[in-house]
Amino acid sequence: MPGVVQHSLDSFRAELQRAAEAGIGGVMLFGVPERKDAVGSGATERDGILNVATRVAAREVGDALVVQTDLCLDEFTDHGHCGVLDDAGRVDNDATLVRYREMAIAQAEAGSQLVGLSGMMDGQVAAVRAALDAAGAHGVPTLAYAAKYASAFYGPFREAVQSSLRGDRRTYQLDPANRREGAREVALDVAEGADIVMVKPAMSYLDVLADAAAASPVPVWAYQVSGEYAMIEAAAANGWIDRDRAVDESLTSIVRAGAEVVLSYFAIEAAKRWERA
Ligand SMILES: NCc1[nH]cc(CCC(=O)O)c1CC(=O)O
Repeated sequence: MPGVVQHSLDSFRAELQRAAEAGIGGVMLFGVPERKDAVGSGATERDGILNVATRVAAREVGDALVVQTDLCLDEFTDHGHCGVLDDAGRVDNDATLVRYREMAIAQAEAGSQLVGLSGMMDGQVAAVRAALDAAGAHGVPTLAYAAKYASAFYGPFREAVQSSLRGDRRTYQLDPANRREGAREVALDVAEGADIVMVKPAMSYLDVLADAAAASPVPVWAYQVSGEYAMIEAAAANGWIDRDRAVDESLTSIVRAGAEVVLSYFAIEAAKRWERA
């Protein structure tokens, strides 16, 4: 897909500079490890690629950008699930929380300034908060992917990170038909101590986003995901849509619905265009 690549550490450094120059708020880092295993060892190893890249980003642009890390096992597990599995092959929620605690500490040590809890395990916010505090990382806030739906719009992301997933994530991500569950998950994550809550995807969930914005005592962010990016890019590549206007309108709609911050693959170009305007 145009504009989507896996970075080496060198091209990553250049991209960080572009992001800092564009004046966006921050970057969210994901890792694509060389080796995967059942427990996602690469996520917690000091020399695992995500932790190495986090150290690079914190050192080089940590003052200009908020360096954020995706805290989830799916890129690192050979089965592709966001957690570890039990003997029956089901995601084991509580065993996964142990791994998330270890991952949070590894990411904080590497210099992450905000951990993005995207795994949708029950109790993940409280578990990670306790682990960070016990490790002395009181200043690292949690971004809770509170209302994360089991969406078809993650397809291009899974391709980009070479996901090993077979099956789906419907036992831990939310049912797209269920609006109230989004609001319930936001309230639960706030009660567990989330510093920010996320709604994901964005454009097909603007009602959920508006609900969260109306009720949440903490900031509400939204994630315009890979499939949302892909739809606009594909239509534009075919000459079927005015690309720049569509990008701006999509971001405007997400802000209008109540997002204080938008994670978007269009961030750098939108920041540049809006600065010129
Ligand atoms: N850790 C899971 C994760 N992290 C980012 C995305 C998708 C983001 C996107 O589509 O842009 C996903 C979703 C998933 O595979 O369930």
